[in-house]
Amino acid sequence: MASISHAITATTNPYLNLPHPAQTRSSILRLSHSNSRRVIKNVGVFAEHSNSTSTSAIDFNDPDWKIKFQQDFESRFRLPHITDIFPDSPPIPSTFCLKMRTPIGKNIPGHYSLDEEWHGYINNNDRVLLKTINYSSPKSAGAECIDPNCTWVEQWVHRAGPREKIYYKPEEVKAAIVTCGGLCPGLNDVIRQIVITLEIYGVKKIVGIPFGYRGFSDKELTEVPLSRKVVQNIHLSGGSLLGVSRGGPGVNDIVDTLEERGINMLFVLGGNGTHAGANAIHSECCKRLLKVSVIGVPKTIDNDILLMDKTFGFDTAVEEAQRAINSAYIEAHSAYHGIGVVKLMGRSSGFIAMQASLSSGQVDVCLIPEVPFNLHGPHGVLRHLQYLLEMKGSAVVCVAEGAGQNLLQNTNAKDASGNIVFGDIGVYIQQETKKYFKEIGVHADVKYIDPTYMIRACRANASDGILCTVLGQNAVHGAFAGYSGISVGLCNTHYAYFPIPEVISHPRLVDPNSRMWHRCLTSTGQPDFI
Ligand SMILES: Nc1ncnc2c1ncn2[C@@H]1O[C@H](COP(=O)(O)OP(=O)(O)OP(=O)(O)O)[C@@H](O)[C@H]1O
Ligand SMILES: O=P(O)(O)OC[C@H]1O[C@](O)(CO)[C@@H](O)[C@@H]1O
Ligand SMILES: [Mg+2]
Repeated sequence: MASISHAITATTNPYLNLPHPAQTRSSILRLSHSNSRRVIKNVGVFAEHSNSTSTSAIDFNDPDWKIKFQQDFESRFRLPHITDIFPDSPPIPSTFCLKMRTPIGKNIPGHYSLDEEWHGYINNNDRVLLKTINYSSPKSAGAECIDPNCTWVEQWVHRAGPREKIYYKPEEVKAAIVTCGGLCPGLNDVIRQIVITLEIYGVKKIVGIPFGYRGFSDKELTEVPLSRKVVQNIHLSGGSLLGVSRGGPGVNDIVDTLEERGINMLFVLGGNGTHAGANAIHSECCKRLLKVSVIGVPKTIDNDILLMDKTFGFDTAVEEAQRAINSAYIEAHSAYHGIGVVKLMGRSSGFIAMQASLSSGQVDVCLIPEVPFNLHGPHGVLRHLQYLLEMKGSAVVCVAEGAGQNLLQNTNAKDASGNIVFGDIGVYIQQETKKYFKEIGVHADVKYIDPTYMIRACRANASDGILCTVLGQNAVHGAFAGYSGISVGLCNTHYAYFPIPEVISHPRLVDPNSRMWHRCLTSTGQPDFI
């Protein structure tokens, strides 16, 4: 019961309402720029999954602090399970067995075969190590330390995969899939794998909810029946078979609909906002004593979900982004005093801009939300562009959409989900660059490329295709294992389940003190712009 109430409490402070982690971390943190709300030097940073409860509670003078930390960690990462509210729910042998003697669809309800020799199941006590570097000093690049001495503390999370015992009879399952937020390469791949895996378990009733959470309330939007046949080739195109949306109904309305339609497994594909919604749905189902498993699959092209190596669609985005950078480079390089500006997605986090800059090797200036910069002034970007034109005749700037928002006028606008609508930093840089060179009487040919929606609409590349496959399958295994209010992700090359509040307490950010950002700076050769 404890973990369910923990999850319910956490639901009330989802992503949007939580204070930024920098405000909640202990005094071993320091801000590296006084005007930055985000840039945190990792001098003894309490690991990125920390939240207000645990950081403020640690007394490092207590000789048992490490044990207490680990106990607290274990309880925070305990996965909510349907037996928390239905203790008498009987487990049954899994119907997921790859040694099938009958074709899929011919399972006899109530008849479950158990192959004693097959060792393909995950033990509930299997764990994955969350942090793999033992930092010897808080001054090590990217150090994430719990205490000022950087004491090594093992932190284990739950291994994802099929369990030997399951908590749903496939013939009693009605599973629904919904895709919310913005598009992301790989959505169709995940939908496809969820459907295929559900069928392998023996589920017959599988539906898609059209256009995100909106599909739960809009009477004109009807469920889409899904089967292996329907989804067979959907991964060959980008977008989402089911459509996406922002905004939509409240949690109570969604759970009313789940009850009315008899949906007892819900697979939710989306980012931070969607996951906050999924956790709220899970909590409301617990409150109403409904036996429903709500499983999230993190979808964010921005790669801004905590604790995961990467989210699906990110690799594809980087690959596509570097094509745009290459075009900007060719334009800039072919023009007299050419400057190419490319804007990439990244509302809070500059992962796409950083990785695409690194992979292309053609970027001179990479600007991300986590690192403040000035455009004007002796150390500003424009002065550096002037230097680049003098030295090599052309320059390429790659900027993430959330970068430099302090330089723009606040739009005060919000989208249907409550996300702030940003001003266009790409257009601003283009205009200011043109103005600057005109004023100093130096010719500059500025070309601006905004490939953002082209990148998002792509189909997943091979590595994302594989990631989506594993995530989709593991989402179904998690539901049959009886978990709810969880999300699935890649953790140090293994797959793990996380309680939703732990992955959305704040957006994952590029650490300006990390080796990766330093590598990016080495590659571009750019100075500090402050
Ligand atoms: N705090 C919240 N609680 C409940 N539901 C939420 C919350 N925040 C957002 N949602 C709902 O989740 C859905 C998607 O949210 P949002 O538009 O923020 O996209 P996202 O999941 O963060 O994905 P993206 O990475 O594309 O922004 C919307 O339907 C929105 O109403
Ligand atoms: O224009 P839309 O659909 O609101 O999406 C834009 C947002 O989507 C994201 O890619 C996240 O999915 C952000 O980087 C961006 O701000
Ligand atoms: Mg979001």
